[in-house]
Formats: sequence, C-alpha cells, structure tokens
Amino acid sequence: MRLVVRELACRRGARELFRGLGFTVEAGRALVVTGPNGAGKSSLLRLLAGLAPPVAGSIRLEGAPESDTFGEQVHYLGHLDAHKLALSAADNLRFWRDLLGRGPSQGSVLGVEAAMEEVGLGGLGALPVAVLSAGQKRRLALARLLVAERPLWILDEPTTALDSSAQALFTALARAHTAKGGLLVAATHAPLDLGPSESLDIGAHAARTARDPDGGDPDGVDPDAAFAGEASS
Ligand SMILES: Nc1ncnc2c1ncn2[C@@H]1O[C@H](COP(=O)(O)OP(=O)(O)OP(=O)(O)O)[C@@H](O)[C@H]1O
Repeated sequence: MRLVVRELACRRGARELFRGLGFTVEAGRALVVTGPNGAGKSSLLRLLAGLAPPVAGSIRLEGAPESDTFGEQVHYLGHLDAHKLALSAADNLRFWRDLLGRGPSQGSVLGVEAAMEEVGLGGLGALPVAVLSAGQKRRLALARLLVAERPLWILDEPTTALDSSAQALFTALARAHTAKGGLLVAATHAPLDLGPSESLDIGAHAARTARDPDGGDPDGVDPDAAFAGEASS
C-alpha cells in the first residue's frame, strides 16, 4: 500500500497556500510535515484525510482493499481532540471504537481498557473527559489509534501537551505502526523520531513555487522533490 499525492493545490479564503505538491509515502514509512505557522500543514492534512477537497491534484491510496473507502483507511487526529466532555473517558473511546472499527475480526486492535492502560490512563476511564488534564486528553486521543485498525495515520501535532514519557510512548506507537506496514503523516513543530521517514517542509515548497510561477518544484519533473530530506533508521 502507498499514499500517492500529485500536483496538489490548496486555497484557504483568498490565499493560495501551495500548489504543485507531490509526494509518495510507502507502506512502513512516515512523512513528517514541517513549516512555519500558517504555512498550510493542517490544511494539507485535512486534504489528505478527505475533510476538504483540493483545488487541484489527486490523493490516492494505492493497494488498499477496493471494498473500503478512502475514509475507512484513515485515522485522523486534528488539533482538537474532538472528545465529548460530559462523557467518561472510556465512553468516549467506546464511541470512537464503534464509529471507526470494522467489527470484532480486526487483528491487532486493543480493547478499550487495554488501550487506556497502554496510553497511561489506566484507572481513569470513569472520569468525565472535562476533568482530564490537557495531556491526558491528548493521550486519550492517541488511544483512538489503538482501538480501531487503520493503515494510514494522519496526525496534526500529535505530541502537543504530552510530557516526555508520553512523547516517548507516542514515538513507540508510531514506530510499531509503521513496522507492521502502516503509513503515517504527521505535522509537527517538535522534532519527531518516527523511524523510517521522509520530511516535507511545506513553507519551503510554497516559496519555491512562488519563485517559479509555472508551478512545480525547481527541476519541474520530480514529483517527490518536495521532500526536504530523508532520515532513515
Ligand atoms: N477557513 C479558513 N478560511 C480562511 N483562511 C483559513 C481558513 N483556515 C485556515 N486558513 C488560513 O490558512 C493558512 C494555513 O493554515 P494552517 O492551519 O493550515 O497552517 P499551519 O501550517 O497548520 O499553521 P500552524 O503551525 O500555526 O498550526 C493560515 O493563514 C490560516 O489563517
């Protein structure tokens, strides 16, 4: 399976954020999206998650089962955790499991209690989410990734509000996901060591295409030229 993005363009309001954006994320690898505030990282992730249509270009998940829609292949965690504050932590997770899961036959998913233990929230399941700390809410959002199996994780600043142990936990979860053939795209301002990965500086890409009004990256042929570099481990 691989995520293939070609000639993607995005406009928010009157402003074009980027165009001519192309990259590929192979199974077992991560793409780390960086760039200054307002560069368009969240906007790109929303396009990849199918939450907004691109102005131009294509987004394909090659090799995915034809029986599943694109949306059924994706876990998306945005800036906001989208918890129901009045419900308990465990009930929130049950909601997401029921919404995102595809039945009891899923291979490596955890149950609600086990997922909460995994993210360090063991014993807090009965608490309303409203009383959880910011970091605990983020941990609960990460637990969503564990209760339903989806090959493509799209994560917007996943380590926001996480302490150092939770950041390490996130890194381990992300690496385990790619190690078993999953794909991951994460926007971040913090360094993330996600194992086999590429990086994309979306601000630099926009600057290049602004200098070259005919569009595309400087060499004009390599759709993967948006990658700012590669760090494998
Ligand atoms: N609904 C909207 N209408 C108009 N402009 C928008 C809308 N949503 C976002 N924008 C603008 O699009 C630009 C890109 O926003 P985006 O959230 O994608 O940036 P970002 O790179 O994720 O930034 P940050 O690092 O601050 O999270 C910003 O200038 C923002 O103000």
